[in-house]
Amino acid sequence: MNDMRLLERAVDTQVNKITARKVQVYYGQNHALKDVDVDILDKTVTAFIGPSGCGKSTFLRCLNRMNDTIAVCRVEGRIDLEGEDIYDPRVDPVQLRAKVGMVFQKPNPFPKSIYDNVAYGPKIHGLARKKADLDEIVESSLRKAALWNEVKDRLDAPGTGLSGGQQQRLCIARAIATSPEVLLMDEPCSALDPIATAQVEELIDELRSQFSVVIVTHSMQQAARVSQRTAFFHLGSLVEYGETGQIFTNPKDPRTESYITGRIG
Ligand SMILES: Nc1ncnc2c1ncn2[C@@H]1O[C@H](COP(=O)(O)OP(=O)(O)OP(=O)(O)O)[C@@H](O)[C@H]1O
Repeated sequence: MNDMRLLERAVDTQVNKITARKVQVYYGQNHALKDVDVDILDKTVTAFIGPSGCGKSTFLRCLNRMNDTIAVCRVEGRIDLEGEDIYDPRVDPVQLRAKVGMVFQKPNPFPKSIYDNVAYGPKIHGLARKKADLDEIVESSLRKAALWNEVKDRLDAPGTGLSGGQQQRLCIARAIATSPEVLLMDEPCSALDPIATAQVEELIDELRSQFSVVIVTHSMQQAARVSQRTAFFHLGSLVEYGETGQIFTNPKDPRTESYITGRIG
């Protein structure tokens, strides 16, 4: 970790956005996540790190019930978003996912125009009463995703025709168009080149003034660059969670130290 620059980045708030308690996840007989307790702070970037298969993506998917779509998956425990149990049967997962948006590893724009990619969510959630409102949401989302200047003259062009980095920023614009409270990102830069990665990382830093951002990453350098909080997972358990600077410079658990120094992983 010698080449990593750990910047002093203050956490602006101590307000919890998401509280997870005793979360267990099973895929059939496989007990993939064990007893995870975590508080995700508002207006903060939280990174989930750990070796392959340790359960980072599984836990991320618990936070907006994406695991509901996996037939063999069972989630136990409690996860609250602003004090409300997101697994309450009265919660509509589609509404939940508008509040807790997600960006995936591989950019996955819809086979639609750039405009329609961003307008889709606000339309289905009834967030715009008239076309002018929708235009405004599309423009502001593309601006927040740092893509507006590159696409403003070709909003009718297909989203799939953009470069990989632009497509990922389009997916971020799509996710933020419903004004989510939390943005989940599952290795959002793994398919991107270093320039596009830097742009997305810069964007993540800007987005945290408005949202709580949770990012799964295999890159410890990336976790150190973008996050204020880091959670280290190992073999289905949350081993250590704290301020990113502390996790990388002064880990308390020997497993965290082994991982960040490259001895496990
Ligand atoms: N859809 C699924 N069906 C069955 N088992 C799954 C599924 N997704 C994940 N698992 C299992 O859950 C465990 C945790 O996997 P998960 O993908 O959450 O780990 P991860 O830390 O995100 O890994 P990676 O860094 O490789 O993406 C693994 O044992 C994996 O095989």
